[in-house]
Amino acid sequence: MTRYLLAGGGTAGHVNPLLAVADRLRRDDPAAEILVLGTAEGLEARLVPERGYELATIPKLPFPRRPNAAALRFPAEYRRTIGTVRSLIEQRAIDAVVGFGGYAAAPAYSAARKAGIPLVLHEANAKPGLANRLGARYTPFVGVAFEGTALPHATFVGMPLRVEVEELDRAATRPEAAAFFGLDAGRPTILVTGGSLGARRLNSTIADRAAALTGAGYQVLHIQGGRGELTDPGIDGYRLVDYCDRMDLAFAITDLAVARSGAATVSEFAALGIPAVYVPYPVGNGEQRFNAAGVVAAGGGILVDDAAFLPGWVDTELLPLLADRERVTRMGERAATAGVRDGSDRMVSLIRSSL
Ligand SMILES: CC(=O)N[C@H]1[C@@H](OP(=O)(O)OP(=O)(O)OC[C@H]2O[C@@H](n3ccc(=O)[nH]c3=O)[C@H](O)[C@@H]2O)O[C@H](CO)[C@@H](O)[C@@H]1O
Repeated sequence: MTRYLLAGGGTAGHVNPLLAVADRLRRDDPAAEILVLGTAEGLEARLVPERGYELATIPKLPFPRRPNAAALRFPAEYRRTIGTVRSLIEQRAIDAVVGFGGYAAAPAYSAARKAGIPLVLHEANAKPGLANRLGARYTPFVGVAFEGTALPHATFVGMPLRVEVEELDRAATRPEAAAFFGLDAGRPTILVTGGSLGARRLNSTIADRAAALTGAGYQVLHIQGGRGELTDPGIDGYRLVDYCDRMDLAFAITDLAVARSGAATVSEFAALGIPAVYVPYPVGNGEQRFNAAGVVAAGGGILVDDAAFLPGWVDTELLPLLADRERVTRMGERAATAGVRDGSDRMVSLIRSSL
């Protein structure tokens, strides 16, 4: 029996590939023991137990980026956290640590190294995060979701997709999806999603032009995300949802998406051949622009700056695109050429090769 510690979290973009790998490890070996390491603040605190896995938490310790009191406390707190994870590895007789980046991952990488057990990483973003840049120096087993991600020992595996996304037959599921969201299966549909936390810019611009979009013959499924800042205007063919737990069904009814280019979102759209207008999150380390670069170069999407994604852009660019149904269909076909559906299998193979 193999015992795994899967570390990572923060937003769903990190949690979902972790869950996809957990499910695949368990499906291939029902006796495998899986323990997830995260923080109490991240989305993992809800999503991991809901999926039937045990979650152990450690404190969220951001790397200090400026010299202040927290920066002075950091080294001792960080060492203590590594010690906590090391004890967990010993108590639970963990055989391998698999990390997905983020706050909970970095101390797990150091603990795995100290414990002398295999360490395997997955980097979701085209531009790697800090934890994985550190961790990749400790192990030759580094899976990446996008070709060309600059990390030592990078092996392209694609994004591990949850089984309900990986195996989705969009056309066959469309009627069920329409019923689930109260939409019409026969009408073309735009999905709006700002990732797991929502995106204020997408929300305000789409809310402003909702009537124009439905007036163009489309339905709009608008997932506004965590903040819940919008109230439903009650327009026919427009559905407002806060957080969506059935993205598989949302994807089944989507003809065109308007979205942030988080690593998981881009990978899911490409794998399923969903064309998209990508509006990268302009903050962070700029990784979202890189995430969308491949699928946009393949002709499967359009990139728009956050600052330019205004109601006027919808009128001058999006409405003409919506009117050209053939162009939308072609974009979807091209998106599929950049997609990978077997990321979970490939990542699990990499994990097995480390044991
Ligand atoms: C603001 C921020 O820091 N964003 C980062 C974060 O975004 P975030 O977590 O938003 O990004 P992703 O697009 O990667 O992932 C979102 C995931 O949540 C799912 N989903 C989304 C909405 C919803 O209502 N329900 C739902 O299940 C999507 O299907 C997808 O699997 O992590 C990503 C992956 O490391 C990074 O690329 C992003 O830059």
